[in-house]
Amino acid sequence: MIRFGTGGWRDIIGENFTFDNVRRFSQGVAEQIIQQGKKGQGVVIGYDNRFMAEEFSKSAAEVFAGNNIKVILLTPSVPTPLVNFVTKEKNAAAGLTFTASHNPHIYNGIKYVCEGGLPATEEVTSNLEKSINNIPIEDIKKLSYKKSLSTKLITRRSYTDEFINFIESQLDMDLIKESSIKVLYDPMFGTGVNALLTLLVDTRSNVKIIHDEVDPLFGGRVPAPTESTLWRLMAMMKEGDYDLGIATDGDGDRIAIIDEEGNYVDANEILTILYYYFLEYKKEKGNVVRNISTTHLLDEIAVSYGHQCYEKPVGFKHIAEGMLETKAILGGESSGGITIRGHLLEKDAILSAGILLEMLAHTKMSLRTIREEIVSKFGKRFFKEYSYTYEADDKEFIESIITKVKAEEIYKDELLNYKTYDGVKWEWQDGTWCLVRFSGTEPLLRIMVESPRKQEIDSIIQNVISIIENKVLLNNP
Ligand SMILES: O=P(O)(O)OC[C@H]1O[C@H](O)[C@H](O)[C@@H](O)[C@@H]1O
Repeated sequence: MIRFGTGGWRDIIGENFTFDNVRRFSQGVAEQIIQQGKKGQGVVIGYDNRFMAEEFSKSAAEVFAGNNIKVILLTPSVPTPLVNFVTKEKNAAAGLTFTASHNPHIYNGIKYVCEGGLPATEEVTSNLEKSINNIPIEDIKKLSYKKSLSTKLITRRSYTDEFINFIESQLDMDLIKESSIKVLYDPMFGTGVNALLTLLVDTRSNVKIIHDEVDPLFGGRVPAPTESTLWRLMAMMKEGDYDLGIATDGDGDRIAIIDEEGNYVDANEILTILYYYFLEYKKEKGNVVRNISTTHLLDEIAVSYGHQCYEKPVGFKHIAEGMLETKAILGGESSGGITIRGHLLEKDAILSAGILLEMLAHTKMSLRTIREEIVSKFGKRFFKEYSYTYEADDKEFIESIITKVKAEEIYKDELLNYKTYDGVKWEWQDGTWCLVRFSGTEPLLRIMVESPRKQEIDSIIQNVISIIENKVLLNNP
């Protein structure tokens, strides 16, 4: 079975992520495009540095060609936002990126975007799921890669230049160039590298880069830019003389940064820094959109400037929807996805890095000073995410327990809000909140806590784990 999760379809290579299923997926998309009368618009396909991603993307291209649908195959490997960009620019009917983003190396996947480079809604993906899973292998049409190239049904091109030009059109490039910012960049063996390096060179930044070779094992790490995976970048930032450390995830759509002293700055803080920069320094006006698992400090900043912060379920498609509805300046998620008004309605680490450079140039402040300025005005929030590994058989049972947990069993303060629209979220009077939800991309239960009281965070997480484990134990004597 092919199932769409929070960010497209992901599966273990050789188990469910197979050539047959990739072809079935492509045939399903091709049939939908034909039914919608959009055959003439063609499709865009890109791939990241994962094991066999290029081969899988070629097998998908053969299926579209077999259905007489033209394919732009982006080559070499590209970050996901570049696929969205070309899909929009070329008015293609759909865009497919072969990537499993931040998942471990044994996974591959397909991120799927619609016409206009827009994220697919749940209605679109559930219809696609139904048709894809009903396609018999013998109904799949394909034309060999060689023949498709010679008949120009498949064309290969890199659109990195056009993509970078688009990003640069949104930045004050002259200001950044004058500042000669010293950057240390870790693409985590992923595909952020070509695009971001081009931008960094264009901005005349002084760049040193690590982990830029192709390694489908991602150096033994998960290609997610977290505090535990970025230890080398942090150590080098501490030792060296750099202004900004940047890390992008496996497919270059999510970002984390390290300050000049080697401190990890997570996506929550990046979002607050950028929103503050837009409002306070660029004097822009506008709302902000975040997901249910992202810092509430954004709400406070929004209100203090007379704007609003909107909360959405996890998944960038919801952020995109929210940005359209509320005309927000900024949208993002604690997992590292960020976009701004006027850019693609998809997360983009390359653009996020560019805005951070512009901010350093514009404010002439160090990252640490900006962080301190925000803390002095709005106070500090501490955030922790714990990924709990559960036995697959216990999933349903755990789901039923979580909804029965009482707020006071986790944290003793007056409960303000209780939400169940994406996992279970408790929000207390003092600004502390806890969200427990199953990941839609990995077999993990995410326990996320934010609080102005750092010392409370571990005990809240521990309380949730103890409740789950005691009940699971009783259920499995
Ligand atoms: O918590 P999860 O369901 O695993 O989702 C974590 C992240 O996964 C993908 O990268 C999605 O594109 C993001 O929108 C989401 O925030």
